[in-house]
Amino acid sequence: MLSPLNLLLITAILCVVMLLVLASLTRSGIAGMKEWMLANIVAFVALLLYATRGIAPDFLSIEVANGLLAAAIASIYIGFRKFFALRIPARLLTAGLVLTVMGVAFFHYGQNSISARIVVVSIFHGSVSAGIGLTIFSADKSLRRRYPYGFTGCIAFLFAMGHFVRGLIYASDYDPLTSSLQASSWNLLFLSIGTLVLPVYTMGAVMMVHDKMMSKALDDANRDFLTGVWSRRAFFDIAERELMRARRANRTLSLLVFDVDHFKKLNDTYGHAAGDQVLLAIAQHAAGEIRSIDYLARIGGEEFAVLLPEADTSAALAVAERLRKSLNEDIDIQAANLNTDSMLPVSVSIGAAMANPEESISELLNRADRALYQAKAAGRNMVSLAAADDA
Ligand SMILES: Nc1nc2c(ncn2[C@@H]2O[C@H](COP(=O)(O)OP(=O)(O)OP(=O)(O)O)[C@@H](O)[C@H]2O)c(=O)[nH]1
Repeated sequence: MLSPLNLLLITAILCVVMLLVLASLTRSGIAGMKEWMLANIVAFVALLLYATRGIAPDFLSIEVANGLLAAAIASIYIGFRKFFALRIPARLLTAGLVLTVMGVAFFHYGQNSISARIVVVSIFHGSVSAGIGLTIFSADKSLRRRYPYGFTGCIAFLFAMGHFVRGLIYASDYDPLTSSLQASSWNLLFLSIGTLVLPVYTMGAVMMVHDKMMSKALDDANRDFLTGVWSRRAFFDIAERELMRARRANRTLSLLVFDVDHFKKLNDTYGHAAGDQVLLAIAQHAAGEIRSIDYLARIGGEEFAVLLPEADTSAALAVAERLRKSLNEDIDIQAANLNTDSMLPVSVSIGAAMANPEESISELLNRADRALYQAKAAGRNMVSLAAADDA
């Protein structure tokens, strides 16, 4: 049967269920998990204390229960702040908590008023819910369109509104209560909605954690582990997509392939770790030389590719020459722990090719590769352009 007491017990059970769901994600190591788990534990205790109204001492079922439930929602909020690596307004939260408990105690021992206690508690819960909504929507603008973030942010604002409406109704004495567990329609309505608050926030948090883990897994699969640029696998997906787009829009697309000169010698002389540092530095240098619409990928051991949308042969040659020059300088490999100087001389050879109509990505790559080997054969540290009919 729907009664305030049953609703409190259902909420307490839901907290345990959500705690079990959160426990399955502890291995993710994502910030905020501890706070969300703590919130459900604290809320469980608070709800049981509420339910002891009339059995246990009033101090436990009123001041302690309200204080703990307010602490639980604060802990949910802290979890969201930590999730986004944002500062925690600890003083503001503590002041809010202390004032809430003091307000509840005042309207219990001073002027005994259930309505006033509800108003005090609603202000705190409503403000924290609004804070959760603001945290989610202002943390990263691109995220708000993603379902888990949009859902949780919107629900937080709805809960904030619900709390404020509840505060207004009891501030205006529209629904006078003689007991906080009284089965009035309004009380039942708010308690029913209240049943959802902690579980829905936890569900939103779980969805956000999943989204973060999925994004990271996708990123790991598409990024080269050493340099952080696109991986060979991702490069082919991107290149196929860009080739289609170029064809549809009747635009040019060019490709550069570059390879570090005498890299074997560098490895043999300075060691593999120094070689790795050089690859990393080259990727970083190259990334700084290209436009934001270009794609840099590591497609082999010491071979990189740069895909240049909307670039014809002369634009591609200009980028290639700029790249060659900028990479042909001593690269700082910060080799303090390696037995080398920290500056190593490096040069690259580059092959350039503009996509022909009807040509596949593999064919384009083969032409650019052949141009690269021409540059190597001609003495290295230079750019070579593939002939359009070099099929
Ligand atoms: N440090 C390091 N070395 C790598 C990696 N991948 C491939 N290599 C090395 O890169 C070297 C490539 O050598 P080669 O293909 O002979 O080419 P090269 O010595 O650069 O000579 P040219 O390309 O003809 O100028 C090999 O010694 C590989 O072991 C890597 O991830 N890290």
